[in-house]
Amino acid sequence: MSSGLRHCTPRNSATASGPRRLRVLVDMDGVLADFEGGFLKKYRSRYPSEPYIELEDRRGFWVSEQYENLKPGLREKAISIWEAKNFFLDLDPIEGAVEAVKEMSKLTNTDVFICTSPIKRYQYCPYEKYAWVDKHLGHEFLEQIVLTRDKTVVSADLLIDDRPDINGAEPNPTWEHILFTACHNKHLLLTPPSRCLLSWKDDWKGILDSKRSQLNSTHQ
Ligand SMILES: Cc1cn([C@H]2C[C@H](O)[C@@H](COP(=O)(O)O)O2)c(=O)[nH]c1=O
Ligand SMILES: [Mg+2]
Repeated sequence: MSSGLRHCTPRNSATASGPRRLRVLVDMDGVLADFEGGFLKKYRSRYPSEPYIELEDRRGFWVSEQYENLKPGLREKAISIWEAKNFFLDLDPIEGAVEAVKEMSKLTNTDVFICTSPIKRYQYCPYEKYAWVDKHLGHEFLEQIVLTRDKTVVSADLLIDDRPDINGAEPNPTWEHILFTACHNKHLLLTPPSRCLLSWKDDWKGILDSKRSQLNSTHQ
């Protein structure tokens, strides 16, 4: 006879049949694609007589803000660079990113998604983000793209992202944010238990392994 209680195994928990799958979100701009390097190159070529900020001197996530502080009016000029056709498509991959993400996606019990925020001027950016993934990671990765302006509502175990403050509608996101080091955030002091990756040469597998152990111990 039925107890009246539904026997429900959460879809993503460890069961007798095996460990729980790890879901990893990997950001695009500043983590897979070199937004800062691509911006500086195109900005200097389009506005050769305007002042610019060397990558070592970048501070704060928003390029537009730091340029406006450098000289009033530069906010619009900065924005015009990433709103232009081919800006997102032409970005070079960050060193080691393509190899790392391909390797990560082949790990057992691991699901990798590319989680990226498009700009609101949508003529080129969303299309070019898909085209970039197709070009550098391959057609099969198109299944793995999450385009969202709010990453807090996406459910995962880890989010590898260069933006230090990731806020949104969900005050308690399910993921642990791993701060990916970039020119604009490398001066920030992380307070434990916050964790970071210095580059794709850093021990990203160690971070995935420790998260996996943590989840499998708490869910058994
Ligand atoms: C630096 C900077 C970035 N943006 C835009 C460009 C991208 O669409 C997003 C960042 O996406 P991510 O998923 O968080 O990497 O922000 C901008 O609008 N203004 C800026 O100064
Ligand atoms: Mg980013």
